[in-house]
Amino acid sequence: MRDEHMAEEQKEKKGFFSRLVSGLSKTRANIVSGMDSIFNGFSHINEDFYEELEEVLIMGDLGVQATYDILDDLRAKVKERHIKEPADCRQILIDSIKEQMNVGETAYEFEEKQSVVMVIGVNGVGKTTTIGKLAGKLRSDGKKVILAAADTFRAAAGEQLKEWADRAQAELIGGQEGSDPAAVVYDAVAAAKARHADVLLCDTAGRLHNKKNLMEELRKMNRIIDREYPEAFRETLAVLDATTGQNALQQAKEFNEVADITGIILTKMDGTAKGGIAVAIQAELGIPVKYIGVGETIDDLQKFDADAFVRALFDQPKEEE
Ligand SMILES: Nc1nc2c(ncn2[C@@H]2O[C@H](COP(=O)(O)OP(=O)(O)OP(=O)(O)O)[C@@H](O)[C@H]2O)c(=O)[nH]1
Repeated sequence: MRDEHMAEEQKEKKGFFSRLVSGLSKTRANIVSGMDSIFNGFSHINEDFYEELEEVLIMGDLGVQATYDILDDLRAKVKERHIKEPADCRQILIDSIKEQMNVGETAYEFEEKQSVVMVIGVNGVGKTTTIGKLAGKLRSDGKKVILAAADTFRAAAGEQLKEWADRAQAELIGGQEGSDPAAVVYDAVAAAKARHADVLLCDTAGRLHNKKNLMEELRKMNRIIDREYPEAFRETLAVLDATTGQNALQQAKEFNEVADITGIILTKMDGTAKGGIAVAIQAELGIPVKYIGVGETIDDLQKFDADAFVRALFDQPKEEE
């Protein structure tokens, strides 16, 4: 049984990694082939070498901040280790990107605690799907999950969430279309406490064209949770669509102005050319990417694994993968 389970896990891992590799193929073509031609094209390390690297990293959607951090680190190590060969910089660069991406031990604390997770994101980024996937993942870890349909702006959002709740076998607390989202959160908190739920996942609207209202709405919901459920561990996750590249980064910045975001979920990482955006978001905002969406089914949400990400991006996949 254990062997079977391990074989299954192995298979899953393999599937995930090869999907990541193929998903990142365009990003890889962008960044890695450009990088490699610089390493091969320069006979020694000079200012032009650094400038060309800078251009490749920025064109690869890594963002200005991450690019500068990575190149500063490279310059320091080149000096420190007396490196002369451009090719010897490749591994330093890879390690530096990986370092930028590490989410740390405490990133998934909410999964193990009684918690309330606010999920924000604009229409169409995959927010509802992502909440469904996250509920499914927590349920399969044996957690009791309650979903709050606090995106009461559109009736369809609530219906879609209901389907996901059924699929994940999680209870859904909803409201009428147009009802007060804070009232839904109030009811959901009461239900979470009464049923001793582990995680309460709140689907909230994220209409960035009206920041003031959004901020007020989130504030109101947070006040209710603070007052009614002070013992709960809190998490606020912003869902962003990786295929939108720099727009996703811009959205993350704007969300960060209206809420204390504790993590990012990047959806649609399968098949995008803009995977470098994961590095940019982390570096520019200091907010970790905690999960990535790699498809449309309930199993297609993965914890972000910096090591796998960097390996999928820079290395040829190993034989067994
Ligand atoms: N390929 C792929 N598609 C995804 C992923 N996540 C979500 N989607 C798809 O993206 C589309 C939008 O997802 P929704 O969950 O409806 O998006 P939403 O942000 O809730 O948008 P509204 O419900 O319209 O507010 C759907 O067709 C999903 O199946 C992902 O990780 N990969």
